[in-house]
Order: sequence, then structure tokens, then C-alpha cells
Amino acid sequence: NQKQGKYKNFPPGPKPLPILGNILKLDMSKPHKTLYKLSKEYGPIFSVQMGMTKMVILCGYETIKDALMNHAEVFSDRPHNPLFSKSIKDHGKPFGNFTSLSAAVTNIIVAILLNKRFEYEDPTLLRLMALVSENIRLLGSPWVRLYNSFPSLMDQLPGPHRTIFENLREFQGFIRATFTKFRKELDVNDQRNLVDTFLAKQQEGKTESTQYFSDENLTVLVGDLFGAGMETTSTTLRWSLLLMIKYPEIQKKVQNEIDKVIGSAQPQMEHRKQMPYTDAVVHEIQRFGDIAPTTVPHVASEDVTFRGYFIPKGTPILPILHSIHMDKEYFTRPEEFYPEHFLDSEGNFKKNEAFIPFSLGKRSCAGETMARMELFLFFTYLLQHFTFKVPPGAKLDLTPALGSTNSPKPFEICAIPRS
Ligand code: HEM
Repeated sequence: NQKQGKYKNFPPGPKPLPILGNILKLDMSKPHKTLYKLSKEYGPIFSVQMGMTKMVILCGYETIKDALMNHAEVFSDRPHNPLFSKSIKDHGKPFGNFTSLSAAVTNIIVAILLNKRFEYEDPTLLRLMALVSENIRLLGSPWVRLYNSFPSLMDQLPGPHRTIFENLREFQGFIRATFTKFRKELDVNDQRNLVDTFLAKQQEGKTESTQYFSDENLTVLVGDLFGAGMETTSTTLRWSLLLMIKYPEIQKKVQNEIDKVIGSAQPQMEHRKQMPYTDAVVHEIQRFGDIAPTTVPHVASEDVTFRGYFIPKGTPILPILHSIHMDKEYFTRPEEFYPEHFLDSEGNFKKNEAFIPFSLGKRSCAGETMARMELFLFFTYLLQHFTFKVPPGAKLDLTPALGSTNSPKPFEICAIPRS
């Protein structure tokens, strides 16, 4: 490629190894850590060869901000992903082990999408959550990288990528059955939820009705919102509980603030500005939990020269948020859980521009406002009603589990009601 001049001045990176070796070399259990480490050697912009694809890695706040804010037009597309472009049909088997916390979070997005709530034990809800969680876990496996590099070959082989397809088929089957039912009941003058609004748009008879408001887009939209709305917030809340049992003195300080500001009232968003310590703790939970360490991949929508490097159209771009949240320049004790990262010397809440768990720019998280409300309200409500403790003899492990998001490893917890 160098010879053809296509990748002239392309960001330098580790020398490509034989294809398989290269994929396996990037420790896939923690690719964000490996990539962050490589950035110390190669600088904030470098390329890695992933199978047949070259990918540009961006590290550090200044570089990522420059790419996602100042070059938003170029870096706001998403790459073509062979795994998700494959067609899918209905199928699947039950399994699961789920908490009422995830169910409560899921019910919020379900209320927006479908205008209903499930009982926490409802088998449909448990099954849908199981499908999403299993896929998020499997998406972190090296099999998926292999699939995206060699789709035709991997199609012939068994492996976890097949489970991902089966799960997707079952999940999409539920969505299609739901909107088929909603379509029969649709009253355009009484739109009850997001699906009704989408179906009403479909019926307007404009060109865009068929172009954008297709059944296929509805299936993907509901699936994405369900997945993004459920897994991220409940994973962050699990981090919050793990961190509170690990640091009981911090939990106590949050409870003192809750008692002082909210008392026994229902927590409201208005309370947040009077609760700098709790606000700082919630921010630090997100920074430390670092649940989307490699964001979601972007792709260059056209040829571009970014910071002196020529990046050809179609190159996948991975902004490593982990590199920002672990940067000593912005967070004095990056390896520690340290709410003071977000407090000034007087104990007031202190904004930190490098706190970007929802990413930046045009394709930043569409659910940020909702997620921030959910996190504050659930967290304060839980600590208002319970003190959380480590079960006797249990050891706590703060290293994340394998998966496409950083989630805590399974742990047990005691919830002692506060009276
Ligand atoms: C703690 C909770 C959450 C975190 C940390 C989080 C983080 C992220 C991140 C890092 C991205 C990728 C941004 C990029 O590519 O630059 C993203 C995208 C997205 N998130 Fe979230 N998210 C959370 C909750 C939610 C919720 C509750 C919803 C929906 C209700 C949601 C909906 C979305 C959607 C639709 C996108 C894709 C946006 C696009 O492609 O333009 N997220 N999120």
C-alpha cells in the first residue's frame, strides 16, 4: 500500500505480524489497555492492522476532541460491520441470571419504546435482557474480530459468533412481533410510544416514509435503543454498588449528603446541584468504570489529512476513551477510585473537560441526558434506602470482566435496609 501511495504518511504503528498473530497479539481481553500502551510508543495517532483491515487508533483528550469535534464531518460515520450486515431469522434458547436492578433500568427504555412496563419476573423481559447481555459479552471475544476480518471463512465454522446471530434473530423476532401487533392497533391521533410514532411516519406516504421509515430500520432502531439503554446504565450501576462496598467510607459520605439534602423525600434531579459530593462520586464511578473504553468505532467518510497524516476514506477510527480517563494530566490518581477528581478544595463540584464517558461530537451518546438522570436517581434512591456491604469473607475484584463493554465481574452484596 505504501508503494501505491494510498497510505502515504499513514500513521505509523506496530509492524504487521502474520494475520492471525496480529489479531491475537492485541490482548483481546483488554484491547483498550493494549492500545493505550502502544500509544506511549507510537504517539496519539497510529494504525494497527486487524486482519485485512487497517484501523486508526486515536488516544488522548486533545487528539480525540480534535477528531470528533473539529473534524466531525469526516469522522462521524460508522464502519460497515460484516457481523451485523448478515441477514437474520427467528430462533433461540432460554438462559439467564438477572437482577431486578437491570429490569428496573430496562423498564425505563421499554416505557419510551413500547409504553409499557414488565414485571421484574416476566419471562419475556428476562429473556430479552439475557439475549442482550450475552451478545455484549460475546462481542468482546476474539472470535468477533476474526469474523469481521474473514466473514466468509468464519461462516463455515462453529463458534460464539453463531450464538450472536441466534440471539439477534430471537431478539428481532420479538421486536417484529411487537410492532406487527402495534400496527394493527395504530391510531395516528393517539401515538402512545416511539414505535407508534415511527409507524405513523411510515403511513404518511412521503418518499422518506419508505426510505427511512422501513420495517428494517424500525427493528434496528428499537434493538439499538433497547441494548444501549439497558446494558450501559445497569452496568454502571453495578460498578456503583461494587465501589460502594469496596469504599464504605465514601458510601457513608454519600448517605450523609442524601440525608441532609433529600431526607426521606423521593430523589429528584433538582437535588443534584445541592449534592456536590454525590455528583462527584457518580462522575468518578463512570470514569473509573470506564464502560465504553474504545467507544463505538467510527469511519472516515472521505480522504482526510488529520494532524499531518493522510487517512484514506473508509478507514475505521477507534477513539480510545480509556486513554483520556487514565491520563494523569487530567486525573491526578487515575488508577484509584478518587471522587476528589471532581471536587475543588472547598468541596464544590468541579467539572473536568476530560470526563467524556459518552464520547464527543455528532455521534456521541444519544442517551446521555437520560443516562445521567437514571444514574443519579437510581444511585441516590438505593443509598437512601440501603447500606451495602461485602458479604463476610468475600474478596472484591475491581478488574473488569471480558466483554465489549467494561463490566464488573460477578460479585455478591448484602443490602441492609436503613430505617
Ligand atoms: C452510562 C450510560 C451510557 C454510556 C456510558 C454510553 C456511552 C456511549 C458511547 C461511548 C457511545 C459511542 C459514541 C461515539 O461513537 O463516539 C454511545 C452511543 C450511543 N448511545 Fe449511549 N451510553 C449510555 C447510555 C445510553 C442510553 C441510556 C441510551 C438510550 C436510551 C443510549 C443510546 C445510545 C445511542 C443510540 C448511541 C449511538 C449514537 C450514534 O451512533 O449516533 N446510550 N453511548
